[in-house]
Parts: sequence; C-alpha cells; structure tokens
Amino acid sequence: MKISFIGLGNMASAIVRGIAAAHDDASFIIGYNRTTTKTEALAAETGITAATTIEQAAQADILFLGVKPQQLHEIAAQLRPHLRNEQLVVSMAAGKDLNALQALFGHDAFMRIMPNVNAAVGHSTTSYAVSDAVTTAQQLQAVTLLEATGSMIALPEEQFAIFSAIAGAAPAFHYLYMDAIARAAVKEGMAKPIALQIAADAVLGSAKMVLESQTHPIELVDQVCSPGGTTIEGVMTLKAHSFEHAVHESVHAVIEKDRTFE
Ligand SMILES: NC(=O)C1=CN([C@@H]2O[C@H](COP(=O)(O)OP(=O)(O)OC[C@H]3O[C@@H](n4cnc5c(N)ncnc54)[C@H](OP(=O)(O)O)[C@@H]3O)[C@@H](O)[C@H]2O)C=CC1
Ligand SMILES: O=C(O)[C@@H]1CCC=N1
Repeated sequence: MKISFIGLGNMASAIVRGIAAAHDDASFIIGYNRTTTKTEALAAETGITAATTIEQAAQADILFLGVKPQQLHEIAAQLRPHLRNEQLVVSMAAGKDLNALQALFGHDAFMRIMPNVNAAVGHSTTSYAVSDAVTTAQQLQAVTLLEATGSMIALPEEQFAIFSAIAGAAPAFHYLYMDAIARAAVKEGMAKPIALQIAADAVLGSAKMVLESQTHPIELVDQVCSPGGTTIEGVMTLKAHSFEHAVHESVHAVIEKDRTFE
C-alpha cells in the first residue's frame, strides 16, 4: 500500500512524522508540496519518498489533502484527471464537509478528519467521518494508519465544527496558557526553560487526573483550594478577569470562522 500527502504544511507534516515514527521504513509515504524545499527537508528527516509532481502523489491508494481550505479548489483542478474510483481521499480541512469535497473533486470515496498538531508526538485526538462510498477495508486502513498519531473518534459531521474548536484549535490555547504561566514565573524570578517544563508537566498531570480520576474538574479545583490558602486567591483572580468567559468566547469564535469555509 502507498499513501500520499499533498501539501506538507504544519498539520500534514505532523501526521507524517507520527506515521513515519511508527514504521521502520517510511518510503511507502509519498510527500508532495508546492515549495519543494519543504518536501526535501521532511523526506530527509523521516525517510518518506519525495514527489516533485502531483501526478506522482496521485498514484497512491490513500491520498491525504494537507492544503488550506481556500487552496482545495486549485488542488481539485489538478487532481481530478488522475483520481480513480478505488482510491480513498482524506481531507483534514476545517469547515469542508463530505458533500462539498465530493462535489469539488468529482470523487465519491472521501474521509474527513480533524486532527491536531500533537500528531507529531503521537497524541492527536482525531475525529473522522466517511462517505457512503468508502469500504470497510478502506476505513480500517486509514484509521489504523492514523492511530499512530493518537486516538481516533468516529464523529457525526454536524459535530465537526465543535470538535475542530476544542481539539483541532485548542492546542494553541493550551500552548498559550503554558507560556503565560511560565512567563509569569519569569517575572517572579525563575528561568523560562525550567518554568515552561514545570508548567507543561503540571498540565500533563492535570489532564491525566481529569481523564483517570473519575472526579469532576470542579471538584478537583476544590481539592487544590485549601480554605484561606493560596490557590483560592489565584482562582478568584482568574474569575475576576473573566477567564471562563474568554475561553467560551474563543471556542465560539473558532466555530464561527469554521462555518465561513463551508
Ligand atoms: N494547523 C493545524 O493545527 C491544523 C490544520 N488543519 C487543516 O490542515 C490544513 C493545512 O493547514 P496548515 O498545515 O495549518 O497550513 P499550512 O499553510 O502550514 O500548510 C499548507 C501547505 O499546503 C501547501 N500547498 C498549498 N497549495 C499547494 C499546491 N497547489 N500544491 C502543493 N502544495 C500546496 C503549502 O505549500 P507552501 O509551502 O508552498 O506554502 C503548505 O505547505 C488546513 O485545511 C487546515 O484546516 C486541521 C487541523 C489542525
Ligand atoms: O487554524 C486553523 O484553521 C486550523 C484548523 C483547526 C486548527 N487549525
């Protein structure tokens, strides 16, 4: 089996890194990008096969589209003459549903995914939905491949915009939060590298608690806040600065933007 990635930007190259890391020989992955230096650098790093034309990438059994939603029209025009019915095309584009993709590419067998860049370290949470034309074998092949990049969740398409906000985009919020915590520590006199390591590790541990302790996050907040202690001062300050409101508005803003790509 051969798979290809058309467009090797931040997201597609994160998936390539995740899949390549799980295979001794990554030459079954064909990479193609407009700027060829990106293809060459990723091929040198991961051992994938570098393609110089879209025709080469179009020969694969599973084609992953890694371009931006606005760039899909151009790719569709180039790919249409080369697509065969038995190929599976996988789109990671925000906001583009299966019907729109099928119409744009004149192709029936489509899978839509919403990954995140933590795929590069095997920790994406990726949703997927498939069109009726996708066979059980094709779906299994694609899901199995992508499991090298994290967990896979079958999701109704109507939930994709919400998922895109809380799993596709939210890692940016989490990175921002960790940087803010570390920067605050710098202001108080701690070196940034060690502060960032501590902040990230505390987030990792907190995520494990939410996932594994069977305890509601608010109860966990209460467990950290000793009566008359230090943490409650910070929690009250976050609330006074509308922390939750800012998070809610941010998620909503992502969903609104996602809808503009339809
Ligand atoms: N970034 C993320 O965290 C996530 C992104 N996504 C989705 O992934 C997709 C890509 O996003 P992202 O990686 O951020 O974007 P990038 O801009 O980083 O990547 C897009 C890539 O596509 C290449 N490209 C554009 N046009 C062509 C073309 N005609 N032929 C070949 N290659 C082309 C670009 O090449 P060049 O180097 O020449 O610019 C670039 O490398 C989007 O659809 C987005 O919605 C989904 C989930 C998360
Ligand atoms: O910013 C974006 O458009 C992409 C989609 C989800 C995460 N990143």
